[in-house]
Amino acid sequence: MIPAQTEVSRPRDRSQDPDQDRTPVISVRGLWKVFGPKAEKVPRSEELCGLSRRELMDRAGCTAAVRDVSFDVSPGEVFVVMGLSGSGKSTLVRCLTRLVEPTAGQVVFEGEDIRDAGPKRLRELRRHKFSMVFQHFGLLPHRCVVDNVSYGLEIRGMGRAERTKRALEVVELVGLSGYENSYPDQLSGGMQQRVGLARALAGDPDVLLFDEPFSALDPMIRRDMQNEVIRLHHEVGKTMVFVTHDLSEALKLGDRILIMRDGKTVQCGTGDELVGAPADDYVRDFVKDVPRADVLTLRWIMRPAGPDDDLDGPEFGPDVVVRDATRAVFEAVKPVKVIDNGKLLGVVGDEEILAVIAGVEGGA
Ligand SMILES: Nc1ncnc2c1ncn2[C@@H]1O[C@H](COP(=O)(O)OP(=O)(O)OP(=O)(O)O)[C@@H](O)[C@H]1O
Repeated sequence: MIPAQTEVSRPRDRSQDPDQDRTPVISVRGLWKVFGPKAEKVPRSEELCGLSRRELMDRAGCTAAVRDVSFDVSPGEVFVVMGLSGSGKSTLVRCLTRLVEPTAGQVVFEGEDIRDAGPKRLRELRRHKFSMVFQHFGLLPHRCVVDNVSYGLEIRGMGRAERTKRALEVVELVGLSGYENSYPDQLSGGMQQRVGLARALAGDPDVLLFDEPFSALDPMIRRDMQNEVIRLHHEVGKTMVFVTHDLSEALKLGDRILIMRDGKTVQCGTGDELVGAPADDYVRDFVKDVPRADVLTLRWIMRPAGPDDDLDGPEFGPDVVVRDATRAVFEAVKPVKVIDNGKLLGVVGDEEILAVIAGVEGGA
């Protein structure tokens, strides 16, 4: 069996990286997907747009799975789409590659609106630019691991020797060395999903799209696979869009998280923004059981320095997670200073830390 991976820290938020090219890889504007007759009428009609799910079904026989959603995904970012069952996550992510045809709006990929792409261009984009990992692994049962992984390269017309070499590289990358010649039914669920990951990585796409890839896996295996995604992200640095209904998975993997409800965006932000400043009761309810010290950063709990504060204590950046600063704060005799680019933003003492642990900090 594959050794359990050790816990890996969340990826750094590359969307905030000043050295990173900030041009979005994916830019979605006013995206709609309506299922049903005369679907294209719905986004154009103010009246129909305003109807609830039930009313829209009764009036027009339509379901608006995605309603006027806009967001950008930065290069190297892990962007998570989260929501309850039926909120429109799968439809949204499928619209990005037109596996589901959008009804209205723009999906701009590396500067090109993919809604304008003809069939040939769309095939090219899907083969070379995007890869998708699904919940049901979709492996070919009569092909061994290497041949499953190299299948997409074969479709592209790559010669056998070259594609096998590339497949062996990614098989090793996902920790499946030794299983190259095994068949899918000889592998556990977690290992099959590793094959799915390797297959997605084989073609060196610009963007990896994950649609609830680990939902069918046992919790332990699921955790290993989440760590695997984080490790791969550190190693290959791909832009990722990841769909899940599991908040802890979203917080663990996502640089930013878009929360959907009934096809609409409820909030889009970093994990600490969702936990520190939930947009409404729906988000507040989602995040209420999150261990706050694991998610909130010092910027959420610091207080302004007062005249009585001794300001020669230790320094931390504002994006340090509370849990990681707790010991230093408790050990310091003086308040910890929160400094950004040489500027004092505030201070954190024992009281602020204890308030987070007790869940009673300001802004909660
Ligand atoms: N092909 C379709 N025809 C009609 N309605 C559809 C179709 N696909 C999805 N829907 C509807 O669109 C809405 C959003 O579905 P979607 O599968 O995108 O949600 P989801 O958040 O991914 O849910 P889940 O986590 O259960 O997969 C649901 O009401 C669903 O019934």
